[in-house]
Amino acid sequence: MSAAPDPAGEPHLSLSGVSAHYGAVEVLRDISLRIAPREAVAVLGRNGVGKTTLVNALFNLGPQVSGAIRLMGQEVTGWPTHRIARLGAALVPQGRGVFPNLTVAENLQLASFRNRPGTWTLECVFDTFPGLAERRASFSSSLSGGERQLLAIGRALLTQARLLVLDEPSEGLAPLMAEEIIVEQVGRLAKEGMTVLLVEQNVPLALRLCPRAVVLGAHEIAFDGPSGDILANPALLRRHLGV
Ligand SMILES: Nc1ncnc2c1ncn2[C@@H]1O[C@H](COP(=O)(O)OP(=O)(O)OP(=O)(O)O)[C@@H](O)[C@H]1O
Repeated sequence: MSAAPDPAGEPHLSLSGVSAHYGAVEVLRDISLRIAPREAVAVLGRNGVGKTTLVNALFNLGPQVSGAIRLMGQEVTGWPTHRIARLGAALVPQGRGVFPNLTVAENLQLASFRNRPGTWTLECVFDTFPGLAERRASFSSSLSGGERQLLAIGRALLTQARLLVLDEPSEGLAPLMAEEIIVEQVGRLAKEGMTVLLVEQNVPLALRLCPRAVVLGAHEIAFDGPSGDILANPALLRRHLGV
């Protein structure tokens, strides 16, 4: 399933001078960032530096935000989350957020609110993740961590996302499973045209998927550039990634 074409030159996501805080606690200050269609960008940084806050700011899920956030060419700052989703951004949240007492198929059906010809359907998701098809009648509570992660990704696809935002998808997964899901499965979606923003603690894994990385330091972007440049920068790795 390929992504729809975009107007030339328009980033899928752009942040201009975005600051985010929780009451008196300032987390992000004056962040600017542009993500082009079909880019895969990793967001890295130490624990507590504000990676999830950045994601939550994009989706208007909690922090107070100033500055401008544009999605698919439209300014969305302050929009309710469901309107942001309808523009084509989907969040695979930390912890996956699937409903344990619903089956795999039911979890997916809840998300498939805009099926049209040429868009993601339940059967497309099952074709893409055959392991999920085999478990379609199982309760989500009985799935492995990897299956639950694929279900969360499948649910995001069914919202007809063109920008997929994943918050720490490797958390709680065995290394081989994390590799399979993030590098292989999300990598396949990226090759087919999905724009990906990947928040990760696992630096090597994130850099295998994403050619570009953004490193958050205290409040600000400490680095934004080719992933290969991070591995060649021991001071950056030590200071901001604890590697
Ligand atoms: N709802 C909230 N209210 C107040 N402070 C918060 C809230 N959520 C997060 N914070 C604070 O904001 C800062 C950034 O947290 P955030 O979860 O964005 O970091 P993170 O980089 O995603 O961390 P991790 O890698 O551990 O998930 C932390 O100091 C955290 O305590």
